[in-house]
Amino acid sequence: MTTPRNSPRNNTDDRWQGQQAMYRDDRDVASDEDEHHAFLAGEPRVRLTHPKQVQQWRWHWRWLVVRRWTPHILGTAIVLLLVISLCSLTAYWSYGSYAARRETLRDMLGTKARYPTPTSLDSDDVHPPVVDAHNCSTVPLPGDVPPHCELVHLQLVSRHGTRNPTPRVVEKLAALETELLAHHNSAWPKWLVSWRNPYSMDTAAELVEQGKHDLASLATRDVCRYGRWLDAARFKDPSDPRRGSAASERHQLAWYGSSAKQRCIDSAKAYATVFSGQKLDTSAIHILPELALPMDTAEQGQDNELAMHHACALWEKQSKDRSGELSMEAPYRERYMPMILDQLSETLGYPTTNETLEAVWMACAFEFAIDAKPNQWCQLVQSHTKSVQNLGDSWWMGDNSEAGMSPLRLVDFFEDVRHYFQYGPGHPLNQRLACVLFTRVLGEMRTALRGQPGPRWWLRFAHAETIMLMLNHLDVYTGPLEFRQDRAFRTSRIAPFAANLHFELLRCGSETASAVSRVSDDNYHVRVLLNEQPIRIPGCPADQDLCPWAEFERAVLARAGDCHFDAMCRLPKL
Ligand SMILES: O=P(O)(O)O[C@@H]1[C@@H](OP(=O)(O)O)[C@H](OP(=O)(O)O)[C@@H](O)[C@@H](OP(=O)(O)O)[C@H]1OP(=O)(O)O
Repeated sequence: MTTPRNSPRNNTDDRWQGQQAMYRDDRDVASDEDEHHAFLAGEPRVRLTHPKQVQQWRWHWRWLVVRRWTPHILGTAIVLLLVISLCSLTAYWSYGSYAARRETLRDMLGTKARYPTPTSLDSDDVHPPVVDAHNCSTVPLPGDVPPHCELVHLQLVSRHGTRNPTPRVVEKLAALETELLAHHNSAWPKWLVSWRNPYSMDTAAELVEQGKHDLASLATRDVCRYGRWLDAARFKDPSDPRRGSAASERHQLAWYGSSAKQRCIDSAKAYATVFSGQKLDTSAIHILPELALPMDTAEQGQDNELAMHHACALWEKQSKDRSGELSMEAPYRERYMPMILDQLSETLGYPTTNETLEAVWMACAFEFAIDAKPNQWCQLVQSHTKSVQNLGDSWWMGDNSEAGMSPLRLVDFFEDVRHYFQYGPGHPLNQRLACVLFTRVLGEMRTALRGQPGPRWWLRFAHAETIMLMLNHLDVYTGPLEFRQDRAFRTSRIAPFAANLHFELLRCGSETASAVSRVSDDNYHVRVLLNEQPIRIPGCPADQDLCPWAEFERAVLARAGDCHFDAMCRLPKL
């Protein structure tokens, strides 16, 4: 339809309409379409004589092109936008649910859980980046030192980083492989049909690449968190032969201790390589002798400091008595195990047992811990569980309803029960087993507090049980064990791979003063961090992270007391 020339319309369209009409000759006004096609075919339909007309003609064509192609462009843009948003939503939900699943999965894997470093919580990297100690601004730092305090002395006790399964677990996974081969099912997912136990006895319990990253990243965060004090503690005397770079002097003021297990020695090396800014050979690490079992060789040196349970005959005896553990598990096994095993049997297509379930949990734990991939055993277990009770998101929220049950959650709880009795409040002896270590730690802190010479940074590398026994000694997470997601004694949160305890001896001014005006014992406080998050211990103020030195010393000694380790661990005379 052609608009009559003199129609009074005022919008932009009118303007163009008007302009169109200005130079049209008196032939029938061809439709825009015809003109456009003629233009495309190179047959201009109008004769232009005046420069103004030429310019208007050009604008007209631009307008035509725009008007002709805008709907297509818009349509394409809308389709593209839809496709992009659909892709990003899919990516979000898969990544998001993956990230949510990974964060949830992490909670369900007991002492085989990945360490919750700030960078790895949502990272898809198999190895969370070892952040650059020379560029601390890029390092996310939980647990920074209060601004009115300065670090005088540091005690670190860290579990080794991520490792391969121990021989006990390798055997379980080998048994799982045998069981699967005996019940081969072509309907299984391809990965399950071809799954073989990937772990060997030769490398059992060894630190893996992820484990080195765990400790190097921890060292990086420590260097960044404490750097200003680590580097201020320089050797002042210009003639002192120990003078050198900040990192090398830091290293010379450090004392490294490790249990005799290679995974701990290698973890110490990974940490020290960053902390010292140099490659480190084992000779700089004080390796505490592993006790030569059986117990009658106890006098041949023993590591009652970092592998203290193995240095205690009474502990060895009590750890074999599993009555407490089994009676705590019984009601849950009775209530949940049948339904879980039924579904696992249905998923795998053959009658499965408790051993199958534990092995599947271990297979999931190590595939996630070592390769950060929860897309085989973990997914199989989770997806099969969802089909069991049509679970909503709330199942992870700590309710103990039937709807909240899953194989991961059940085995994770049973693992906590095992550790609760072996290294936690389940046995009274476990409250005192860390007394040698704490006696040493307190002594080293006193030396620093009195300004006496000695290492400033004590860095020890040990086991999950070392961390659990120290927490038990501090009377932390020692409440009754209940099957709740928010239970205090939850090993995935307190003793994951690379779990660590920092004991900071701080000299603090008043909240307002930035520096210390007058030094006295009152200025000294201890801050305790578990996995780099401040924790408060009984015997210290409940409303603040800083514990006055005298109160901390009293709280620790209350349990360490007269630490007669050998007498405490002697087997009762029959
Ligand atoms: O076979 P596991 O993995 O269930 O038991 C390990 C135990 O690991 P965990 O139970 O604390 O995760 C500790 O290993 P880490 O804390 O060093 O990771 C014990 O140190 C380790 O004992 P061992 O290496 O001194 O023999 C347990 O292995 P185990 O199976 O021999 O008991």
